[in-house]
Amino acid sequence: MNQSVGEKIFCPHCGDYITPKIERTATPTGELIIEYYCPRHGLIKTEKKKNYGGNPVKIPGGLYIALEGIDGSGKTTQASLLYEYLTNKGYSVIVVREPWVQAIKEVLYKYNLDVEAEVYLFAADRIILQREIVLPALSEGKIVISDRTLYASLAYQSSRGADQDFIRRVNKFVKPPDIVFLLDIPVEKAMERLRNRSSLTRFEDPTYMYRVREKYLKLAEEEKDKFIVLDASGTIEEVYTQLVDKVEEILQNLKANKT
Ligand SMILES: Nc1ncnc2c1ncn2[C@@H]1O[C@H](COP(=O)(O)OP(=O)(O)O)[C@@H](O)[C@H]1O
Ligand SMILES: Cc1cn([C@H]2C[C@H](O)[C@@H](COP(=O)(O)OP(=O)(O)O)O2)c(=O)[nH]c1=O
Repeated sequence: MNQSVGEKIFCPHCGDYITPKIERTATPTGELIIEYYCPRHGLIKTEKKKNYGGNPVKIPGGLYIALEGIDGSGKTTQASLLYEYLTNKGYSVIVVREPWVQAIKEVLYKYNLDVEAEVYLFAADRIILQREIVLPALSEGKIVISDRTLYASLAYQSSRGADQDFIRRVNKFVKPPDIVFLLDIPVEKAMERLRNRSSLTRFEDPTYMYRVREKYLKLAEEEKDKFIVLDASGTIEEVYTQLVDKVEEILQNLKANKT
């Protein structure tokens, strides 16, 4: 059985999200064995699910969770862990990552664009991603974990001088996430984590990152109902624990409001 478009998983060997080949085998005892294959590294994960045949837990209207923060704050790592956690709890989950469209990413990295042009390109990318993947998934009751959303434009492009109202206007047709986890971390610490990366994009400049972090914190202050600020400077496990506790709280509230 083929997985649906956009359902990526983290390959520890590639150090990135990949679209796996998935093989599902139902056993006579009612278990489902799911094997995930990386196109380059072969089998990377096996899952066993009990009571195969039960429906995945659906959330009416879905749940759109954003992970935001400066580069190196741990968004990709936590997105993958949260995906595992929620999938194991029986939810149907997808992980997406902005920017999404390869061709748009190439333009963004190749040219030193005016910040306004950047705003349009990130918004166009987002609209494509939402129409093709995010909105259908939400209407099917899935949880969408998004590694960056329009709040990245509000933090990054405004730090390069774009007007926040202009950014919001350009993103008028974009659905905002239901909840934003801001992985907050001092710039030096994030940069230290990124040192191992082979090349940094032009967006990953420390002076710029200071401003971006400040903008994120300001946005969190202005939109208190939407933002949850997590201390992302601890170990992967520590950040994960905070994140999962909050997500559980949100899921419990959703359940309570339904009944
Ligand atoms: N809490 C953490 N402590 C130490 N290293 C981390 C932590 N979270 C992530 N990393 C490492 O830091 C680097 C950047 O993490 P990543 O999840 O890619 O951040 P982002 O997606 O926000 O840029 C990766 O090499 C990752 O393994
Ligand atoms: C979504 C978005 C990202 N960005 C920036 C943040 C990141 O530095 C960069 C995306 O790069 P990143 O997420 O690190 O992708 P990759 O790992 O493929 O390099 O784009 C914006 O400036 N505005 C936006 O709206």
